Amino acid sequence: MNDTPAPRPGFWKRLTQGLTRTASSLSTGITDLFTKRKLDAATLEDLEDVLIRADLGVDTAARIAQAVGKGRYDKTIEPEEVRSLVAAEIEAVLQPVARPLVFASDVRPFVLLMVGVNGSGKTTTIGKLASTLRAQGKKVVLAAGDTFRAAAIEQLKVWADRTGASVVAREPGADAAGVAFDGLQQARAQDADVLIIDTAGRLQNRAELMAELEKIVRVIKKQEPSAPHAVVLTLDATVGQNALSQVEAFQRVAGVTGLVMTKLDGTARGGILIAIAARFGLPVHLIGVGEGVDDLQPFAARDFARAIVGLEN
Ligand SMILES: Nc1nc2c(ncn2[C@@H]2O[C@H](COP(=O)(O)OP(=O)(O)OP(=O)(O)O)[C@@H](O)[C@H]2O)c(=O)[nH]1
Repeated sequence: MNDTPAPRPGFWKRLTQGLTRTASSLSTGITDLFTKRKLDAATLEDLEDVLIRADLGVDTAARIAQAVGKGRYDKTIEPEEVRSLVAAEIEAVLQPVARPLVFASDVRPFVLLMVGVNGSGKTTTIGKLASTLRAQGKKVVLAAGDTFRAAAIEQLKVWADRTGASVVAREPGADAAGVAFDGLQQARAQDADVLIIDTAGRLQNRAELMAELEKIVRVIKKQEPSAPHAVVLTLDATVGQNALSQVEAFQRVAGVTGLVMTKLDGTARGGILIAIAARFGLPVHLIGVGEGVDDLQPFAARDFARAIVGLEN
């Protein structure tokens, strides 16, 4: 069952608007390089630099430049054609990871653990998923496991009200693993389809906070060894290369099964998504290109690859 369908019509416009900064840097870079110049080792090296500046990562940038050069040395090539070639290479990297989040219907409740540093878009993602699931008639329980901030608990309650999900919360400062435990009990008692557990934003280098996350996973597993059935990490694209170490750290502690990348509109280095796809091969479920919940949409490899180099759909 596919719970995150294709991006809504109209998302192309939001996507291209959101990716404007990265796209104009890539597009201008490519146009400047290939206007009235032959393709040779020097131009390809410069192309590699343009791609690295957009945060695609050194290896991916080198691979793409090499692919563009193949069989085209000493020929003049239109910038538009280079953009198409680059888009095709990017699409090839992204295609295998563009995977919707699937809530398997043969597990009840399906337990989704949401992790990520503060402000990376966890709450927005939970709201989006809860409303999508509710629109499909699913019974959803939200567990307010970010017990560090009273505001986070309140925000989750607002989403529960808005979507008709139920919410399990304790007072601020309570044990987060306890909330996860209550959440699973409640979800079982209500025969809910899906339990979504929010967690506190934590920096990947804070050992005690990461230990707490480990405890949450342990407590869930004790009750239901197959859970959590999905662990989704939200990443803020504006942190650039730091996103790579976030993936590594959360992967180690909580076994990340998929990613959501937000704030691609706030950076000229949106290529970080491509670097992460190439490095980890983890499914990318949703991307965010603006503040609103409608700006968070299923990730489509081809659209992203074309939009990021400034090509038409
Ligand atoms: N520009 C932009 N803003 C976004 C995007 N996604 C989320 N935001 C904003 O980023 C802020 C943080 O998002 P939240 O969903 O509250 O993030 P969180 O990880 O739950 O954060 P905490 O509650 O602080 O832990 C909010 O103001 C969102 O509106 C995006 O794709 N683009």
